[in-house]
Amino acid sequence: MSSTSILDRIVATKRDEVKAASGRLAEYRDMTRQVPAPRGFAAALTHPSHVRLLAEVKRRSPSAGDIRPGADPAAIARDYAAGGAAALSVLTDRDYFGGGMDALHAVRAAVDLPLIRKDFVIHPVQVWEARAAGADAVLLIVRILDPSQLAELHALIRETGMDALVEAHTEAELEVALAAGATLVGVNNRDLDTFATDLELSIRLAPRLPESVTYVAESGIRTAADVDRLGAAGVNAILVGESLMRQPDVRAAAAALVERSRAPGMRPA
Ligand SMILES: O=C(O)c1ccccc1NCC(=O)[C@H](O)[C@H](O)COP(=O)(O)O
Repeated sequence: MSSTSILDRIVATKRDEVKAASGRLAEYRDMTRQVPAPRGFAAALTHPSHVRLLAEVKRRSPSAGDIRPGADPAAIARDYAAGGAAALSVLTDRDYFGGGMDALHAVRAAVDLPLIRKDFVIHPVQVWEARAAGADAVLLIVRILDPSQLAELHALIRETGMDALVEAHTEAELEVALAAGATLVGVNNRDLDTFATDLELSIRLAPRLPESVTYVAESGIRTAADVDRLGAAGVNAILVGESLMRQPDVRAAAAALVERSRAPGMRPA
């Protein structure tokens, strides 16, 4: 990783956030006792013959800049739910993605779908904070964690009853994710150094995934034809943010992807 990469800058910000929040770990852990048990996030993304839509609430990103500034996360979440999304991803990073924990709370209050806290998680306090806010899953990015951090955070997430979506961008990272015992794995088609997206990555890596693992293709997914290609490769779910958030009618755009993802023969038997 080059010393000036966006990921380096994001992780440096997370270290500062974690330093500021670490004193609240016990408080967040106590709060989780008042929160309903996690909904099955991975289960919601797993269907024998359909591809499931994991729809993302994201106002802006480092690669795209402003996507939908001022978007109301609860309203977007209701549109995604009405459009047939199986689960939602909520960016909780403020500085780079325009999200926040307030967005996660608002979405939790607005819809019953399983939710993932989408952030750059490097410390247990972020896991407890997610569960205390009603999250059902947490993202872990292989590239920003050493193996012992990955193992510790993965175990903690499972201990809380949530699911961990373990994200890889290379074949080597995918091997690390599987070696860590991940049963919900995402392959991010976006190169975080160049921001280029290439759906061929998640298609090429699909045969590496055991049948027992729920497989999510992430980033750069826009069209019904993309859903066809990924479904034929055997992915269980697609994570779609920017292309849905840019649509004037978010519900209709989500519904169009969902309709395609339920087409007969979408996933190989
Ligand atoms: O999207 C970015 O610019 C980005 C930059 C640095 C780290 C992560 C980044 N994206 C996170 C994601 O994984 C996407 O938000 C997610 O896969 C949805 O992708 P898309 O449908 O292309 O918005």
